[in-house]
Amino acid sequence: MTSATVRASVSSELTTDSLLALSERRIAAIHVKGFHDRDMAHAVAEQALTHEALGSYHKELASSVGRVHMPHVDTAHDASLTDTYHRHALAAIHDVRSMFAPYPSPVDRLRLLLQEVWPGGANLLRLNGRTCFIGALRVFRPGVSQLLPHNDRLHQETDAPEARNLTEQFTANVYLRVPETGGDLRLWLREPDEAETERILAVEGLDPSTIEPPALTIHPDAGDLIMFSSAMLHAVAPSSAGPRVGMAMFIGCTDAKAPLVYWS
Ligand SMILES: O=C(O)CCC(=O)C(=O)O
Ligand SMILES: [Fe+2]
Repeated sequence: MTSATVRASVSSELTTDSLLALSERRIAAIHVKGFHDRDMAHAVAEQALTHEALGSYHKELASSVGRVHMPHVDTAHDASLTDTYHRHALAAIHDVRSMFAPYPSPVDRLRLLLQEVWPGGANLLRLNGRTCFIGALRVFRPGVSQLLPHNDRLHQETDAPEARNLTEQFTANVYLRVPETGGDLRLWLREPDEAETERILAVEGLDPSTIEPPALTIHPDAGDLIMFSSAMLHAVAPSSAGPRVGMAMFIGCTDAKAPLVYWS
């Protein structure tokens, strides 16, 4: 698909129609304002900032960003890290859920919604039959963190058979805390070319001066949900105005009749 086929239009609701439109790249994003209660979001963001499982992304240019519990991207084709990821998956899911107790976390609610509205339903991803983690909290520190233009594709992270047939991958972020200025989400509405893909795989980001300006820029508010194709280039701008905390999951798609799969 080329950028010319993806319109910069955004749906404000998560429905069967908007999800199908996103999967066919007829729209650029789904942006649901106020998906989660802001006060609760703020309180959980505070917990994330000092959480004992807060570490950094492993790849060079993403390492400015913190995350609570290990996401799949950090297994890096390493057997021992992959084993650690799967062994801790369930305890990590339960730990993040407990941060929102007695209410469901936004990722738990999103899991149910996807199961209800996607024609083929939706399930937690297993890789080589082993349970994946879901519900990573991402911490962007003021003046330090940003994500350069990159994309995210599961088949580049694993040889597991369950990852082989995914035709599209979305990312869904629920923002828990967002600075007044900065921290914008930038979308290019195109996939990287081969040379860009190689660079992204090596260091997890492109020099923004080597590509065109983004097709769409969104400043999320705390409580918002935004979903878009993670196969296409996207970035997060830096901010000096305060921490930016989001809860993130990926969603893999084959066709409308097959269940979606989700993980972090
Ligand atoms: O935090 C965001 O707005 C998006 C981060 C990102 O790169 C992703 O969700 O894949
Ligand atoms: Fe990403």
